Amino acid sequence: MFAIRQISPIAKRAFSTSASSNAAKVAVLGAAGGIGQPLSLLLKQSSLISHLSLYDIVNAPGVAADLSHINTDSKVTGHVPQNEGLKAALTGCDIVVIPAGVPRKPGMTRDDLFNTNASIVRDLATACAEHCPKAHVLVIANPVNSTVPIVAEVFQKAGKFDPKRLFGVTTLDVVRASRFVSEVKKIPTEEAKITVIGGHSGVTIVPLLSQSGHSFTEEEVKALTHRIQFGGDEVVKAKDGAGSATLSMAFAGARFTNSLLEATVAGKKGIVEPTFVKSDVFAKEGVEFFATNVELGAQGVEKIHPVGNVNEYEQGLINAAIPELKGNITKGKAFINKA
Ligand SMILES: NC(=O)C1=CN([C@@H]2O[C@H](COP(=O)(O)OP(=O)(O)OC[C@H]3O[C@@H](n4cnc5c(N)ncnc54)[C@H](O)[C@@H]3O)[C@@H](O)[C@H]2O)C=CC1
Ligand SMILES: O=C([O-])CC(=O)C(=O)O
Repeated sequence: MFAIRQISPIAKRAFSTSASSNAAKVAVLGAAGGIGQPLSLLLKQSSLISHLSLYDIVNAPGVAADLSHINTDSKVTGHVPQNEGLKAALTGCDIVVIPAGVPRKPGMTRDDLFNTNASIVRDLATACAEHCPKAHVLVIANPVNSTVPIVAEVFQKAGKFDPKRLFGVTTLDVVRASRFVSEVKKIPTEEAKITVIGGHSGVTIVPLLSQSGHSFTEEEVKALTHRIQFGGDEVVKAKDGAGSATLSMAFAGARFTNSLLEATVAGKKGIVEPTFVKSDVFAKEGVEFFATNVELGAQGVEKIHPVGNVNEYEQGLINAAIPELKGNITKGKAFINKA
């Protein structure tokens, strides 16, 4: 299992062209869901994964059987709770991705999902701490601003917490930001690289358009900022009760997982992704977790980038995000620490 190797991952895991014993075991928890299925499909294409382990409370064996016919070299297994399925899914895992949990319906905030998803994430994190304590844990389930602190507390209580290995997946915010800016500026998405910091809900999502290298009118800044902050609501509304973003989220989740695989398995340097991690960036303001660009390395978080220069408007957005983020984080921690 590469996660506990002391030797250089570059030497041991030089780029593989097909899945080999050097590659990683990756689990998707909630694999039969709206995100889980397309995410698993995208991950089946990775040569850096040797074993794709799919877990859900229902239907995971069917999804696994289906994906297992695709002629890439990773093994796919499907697990349900019966017969210690979660233990089997997690044992030996290097990366665990968690999209398990209920999605929003129109009129709900992400925080409205807390009552259902907090206990789902707590129980899955408890199993991770027991069966794969060294795995990198990637949290997609909402509300991310609270579910990430929940996972941290569970690992902390088990004496297994390594802040380099816990990630809230905020990639969809930069994926959206890139696309929305490319549409407004009529440029290729490749040229629309937008930093987004903060958390993953409404005003806690803070796009830093001033750092993009493009110029915007005041109206464009306001409209783009609002669209990036509330992009999730756009999809929830359009799906009209049938859930929230699944396909774009699967794309974003696969992008983040692949970046982490490139850093941890292939030993690539200089890979930077935005992600919600334990961070000192706003520690003075009492914010324990925060998303900024993060360089990924062999052990996970290699270097947390600072926020950089922001203008007055963006400083205002940060000021608005901080109290809400603090509340979300406190709520997650309190859920685990309640008597
Ligand atoms: N981080 C982000 O940017 C985004 C996060 N999300 C969040 O991802 C979560 C999943 O969304 P969808 O896939 O659309 O929902 P979904 O309802 O389609 O799928 C969720 C899956 O989780 C499974 N599940 C429920 N409890 C479980 C448990 N204890 N163990 C294992 N699996 C369990 C369900 O059986 C279902 O298959 C939601 O909380 C949603 O808000 C959605 C989009 C973006
Ligand atoms: O909006 C939601 O509930 C799902 C989500 O997190 C997103 O699409 O960004």
